[in-house]
Amino acid sequence: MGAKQMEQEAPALVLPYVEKMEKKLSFASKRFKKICVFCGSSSGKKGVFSDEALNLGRELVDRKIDLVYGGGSIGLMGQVAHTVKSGGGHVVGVIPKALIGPELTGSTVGDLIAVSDMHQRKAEMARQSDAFIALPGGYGTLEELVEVITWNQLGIHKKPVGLLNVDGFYDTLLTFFDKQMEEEFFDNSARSIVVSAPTASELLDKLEAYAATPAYAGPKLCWEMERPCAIGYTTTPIAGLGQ
Ligand SMILES: C/C(=C\CNc1ncnc2c1ncn2[C@@H]1O[C@H](COP(=O)(O)O)[C@@H](O)[C@H]1O)CO
Repeated sequence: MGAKQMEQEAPALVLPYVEKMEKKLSFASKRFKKICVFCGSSSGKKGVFSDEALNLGRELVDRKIDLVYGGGSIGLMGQVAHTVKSGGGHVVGVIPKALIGPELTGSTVGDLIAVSDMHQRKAEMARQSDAFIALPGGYGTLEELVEVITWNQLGIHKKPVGLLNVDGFYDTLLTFFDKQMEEEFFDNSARSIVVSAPTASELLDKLEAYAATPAYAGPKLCWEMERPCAIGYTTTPIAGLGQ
């Protein structure tokens, strides 16, 4: 290519790259500073689960959203956390002291908060976050997911809950939620606490656009997540465990 031709064609070559960079730069979330991600301590059978865990990590970094998670280094948990950390994002892990051995092999990922039990873990993760996302996982993931949905239903928080429905993993659960509503165990406003999408990018867009459910009219409930770390929490990094 001659100098003259290069001069004419270079803008056309560079423009798509510049547009892509501008899109990324303008991505920073206006709504969320920190999102809590629940996910498996295993990676699951299909590679797509890991692929989407990595995509979620990258999306969080692009949108400048910090990750709050269960503090482990194994399974999808570890994959999301490592992706955010290596992409330059901020990671906060919340782990019961008893699980440091089983769920945290090797060095910690980001800041680590050690708590006494599972309940404190969930309360602290919820208190620290502006929204929740569940990736595929096992019983632990399901338990954490349903707990934050019920906390929203009870008016303990007003933070949206997103299901990352990778490869239809959560189809049956979503159908079950619809069945519960059809059978009038809860109404449409309770059903709409949960949003879902097949990819991290679509899910984050939906969460950004989420309109809060109508104000909860029941008794005012209080939970540990509403207070700064209560007595019994260790909020400092654990001695002997580096970043
Ligand atoms: C004991 C209490 C609640 C019951 N169980 C759990 N609550 C919260 N988190 C849990 C529970 N059981 C396991 N976990 C954690 O979920 C993560 C993912 O687990 P999965 O089974 O691989 O999906 C993992 O970090 C588990 O430690 C008191 O409220």
